[in-house]
Amino acid sequence: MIEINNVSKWYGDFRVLTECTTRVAAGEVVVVCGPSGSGKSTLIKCVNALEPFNEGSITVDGTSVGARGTSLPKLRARVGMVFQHFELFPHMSITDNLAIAQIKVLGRGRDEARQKGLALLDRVGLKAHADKFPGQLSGGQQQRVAIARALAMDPICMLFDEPTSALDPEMINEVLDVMVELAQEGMTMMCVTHEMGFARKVASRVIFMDHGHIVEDDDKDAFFGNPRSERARQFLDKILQH
Ligand SMILES: Nc1ncnc2c1ncn2[C@@H]1O[C@H](COP(=O)(O)OP(=O)(O)OP(=O)(O)O)[C@@H](O)[C@H]1O
Repeated sequence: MIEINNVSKWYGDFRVLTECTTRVAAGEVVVVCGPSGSGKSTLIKCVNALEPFNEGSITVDGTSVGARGTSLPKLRARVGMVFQHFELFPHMSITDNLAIAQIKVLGRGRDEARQKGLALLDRVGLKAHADKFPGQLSGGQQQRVAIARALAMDPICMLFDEPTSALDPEMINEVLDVMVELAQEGMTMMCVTHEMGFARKVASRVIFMDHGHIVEDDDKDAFFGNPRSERARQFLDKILQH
């Protein structure tokens, strides 16, 4: 489904990604972790062309990311993305936030987009908030709206970039619960997260990045049981202490 082959990227002289290669098969949930600055966000943003890369190739369901002729709005619609900061439009109601890309990118009618949005709001437990504005919702609720908004585009896979790291602790689980449900329903997911409980529960594999390299790409039981590299061991020790 997602194929990342030998991807390298520089910011000026700084090499942020070095020959990263991995695959995410349909239905797999891959958790990407690693120390701050190791290139996790950059890698995941390359997958839906939010960041360009200098070398290598990425394909999503056979469509080449970054190739001439690939329609970025269509690619991004098929690859749902959820960010740390929910990026909802503050001046639009929740319903309109859910409908706008469906109308503008997929060409759906207003009623169809609204119905789809309401069904997804119901799924994330927020139907009662449809007419509110983002500022009237808690961080956890806004993040669940952001997930519903991505799902409204009928994505073939979902990318998550630290979706819970800006949330107060009591709101983290409500977002993780929605992600666990998605994973259990068979959604293909690539998730940058430090939530190792989530990884243990639903990940097929864990990728550990360090200094722009994919240092480990392993079955989750192997990763948690016996990480190969010292850096991954140190990272896990540190993160599991919290
Ligand atoms: N636009 C940019 N210009 C220059 N350097 C950048 C830019 N964006 C990121 N970087 C650098 O690239 C490196 C990787 O950043 P990235 O955000 O991908 O790391 P990360 O592993 O996701 O970190 P974190 O866990 O802190 O979010 C960092 O050293 C960062 O400072």
